[in-house]
Amino acid sequence: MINIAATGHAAEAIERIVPQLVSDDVAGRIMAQDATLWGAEAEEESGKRLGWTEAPAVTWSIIDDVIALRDRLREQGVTRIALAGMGGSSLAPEVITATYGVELTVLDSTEPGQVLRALRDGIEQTALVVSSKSGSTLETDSQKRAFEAAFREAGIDPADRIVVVTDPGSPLDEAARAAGYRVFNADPNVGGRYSALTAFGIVPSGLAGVDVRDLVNEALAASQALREDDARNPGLRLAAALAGTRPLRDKIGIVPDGTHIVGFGDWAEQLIAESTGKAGKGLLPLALQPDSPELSESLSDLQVIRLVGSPRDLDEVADGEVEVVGTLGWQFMVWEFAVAVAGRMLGINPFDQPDVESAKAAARGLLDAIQEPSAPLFTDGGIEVRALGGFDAGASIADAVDGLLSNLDDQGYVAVHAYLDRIGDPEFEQLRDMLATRVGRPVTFGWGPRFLHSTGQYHKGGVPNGVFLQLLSKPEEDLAIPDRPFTFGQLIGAQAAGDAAVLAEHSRPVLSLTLTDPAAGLATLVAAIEQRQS
Ligand SMILES: O=P(O)(O)OC[C@H]1O[C@H](O)[C@H](O)[C@@H](O)[C@@H]1O
Repeated sequence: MINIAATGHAAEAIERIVPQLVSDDVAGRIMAQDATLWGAEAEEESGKRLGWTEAPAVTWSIIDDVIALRDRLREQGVTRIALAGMGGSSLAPEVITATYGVELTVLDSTEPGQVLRALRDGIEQTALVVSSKSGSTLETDSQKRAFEAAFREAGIDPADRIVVVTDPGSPLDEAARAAGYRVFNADPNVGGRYSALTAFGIVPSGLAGVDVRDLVNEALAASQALREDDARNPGLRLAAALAGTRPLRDKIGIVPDGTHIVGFGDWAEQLIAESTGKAGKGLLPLALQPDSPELSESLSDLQVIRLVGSPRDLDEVADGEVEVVGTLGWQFMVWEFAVAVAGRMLGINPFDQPDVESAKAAARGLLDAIQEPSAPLFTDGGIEVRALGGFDAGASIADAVDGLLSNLDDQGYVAVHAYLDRIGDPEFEQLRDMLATRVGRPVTFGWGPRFLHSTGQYHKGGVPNGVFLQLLSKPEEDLAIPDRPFTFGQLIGAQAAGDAAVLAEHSRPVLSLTLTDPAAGLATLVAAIEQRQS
């Protein structure tokens, strides 16, 4: 089940908007895959993107095969499942396995240290799921090549250990079948960020050991409830709270506060940012914690949505907040539905991602003719400083941070993009809270290149009021990508430089810091942020 409680301005939005959605039959029409709901221009795309409405029913047919394969792999001594995939091809399995307490090694990076860690951690006992809808994502292809080489080096036939999830007919589908890999095809009428309950969510999670039947059953029940054109429909209520506040609170803070679900905000970030952040509009999702500084700032543009463990009386819900209680299968379906409705309310096609490609193209351009990175403006405390988008970075790290933050306006936000090893360097996340405390504005933190497939769409296509802090390191150990003319280190460098260039083209300021020694660099950065605070 799911329960959505709201007070203050969020309750007002629900009361004002939901009756209109009900009288327009929005719920029944979405669940009947009516592609006209988002306007004529969006109709062609919507027509091939509504398969998620029936995903739980379709997914039943593969569950037995997934369980049989899991048992067979176990008999062959496989005790560890790794997953190579970006954005919608890895975010849902990460939440599912973490919530069910099952181990899954998620490789959603090109950072050499993170790739090496995934390869070295018991390759003899590992099976790899390679997930990509399009079958052409550069990161995923590079990760697959690295694993194939590592399996061969360990004397293992990759065909015994690689399982592929992709859309029928994709380049990966063809290559995998030719190589004799086990392939699960997914429904091509479902977009990546809507694929949690398709083979993309179910195959890696099921192979890792999650009882996926429970999850799919919950989602099936949710899909029945979402059909109802009724004021109690939880998807309509959530949509109204997301996109109907007046004036619009366009920063959506998702706060795990008692829920059993682990990491839901990271999944919801992609769903919300890629679906709504375009045409200079949209909702900026923020994965917060109960003690995040933003929550004590009374920000007039922040809508707080708490994921709680059990329903409370309305008078216990903080003014203007929304509280959601529900199991994971319900949550996936209800949020997918709510974001599709929010797109209609905002006048946005929720099913395309027009600005993701620009950063990919810029990175590809840099890789075609690999050059040394441009010279830094200056180096301070072992940190190389580069600044794009026309601001004065001064002569020290503290000056550079000041220069960046001076561009922040009273509706703006800060984005930290850490192209670092998120498993090895988790301490960099503390910068989020420090910056939020310093600026009194929302701060979003993303690991690169993972965020390029998530909030990256919003940063380039949404409301243009972000300022951007990029963090990079010089890899201690680099790694070749088999049969490619560039290394993982060069790839991640090109991805960061490509994204910075596209942001600067959109007139957004980008401070890019390359840390020669990550630990010392972090200390310098912390001092620079805190120094001006006091
Ligand atoms: O599954 P793939 O085709 O490899 O795509 C992975 C990701 O790529 C792009 O960034 C899309 O914008 C995402 O929506 C998608 O989830």
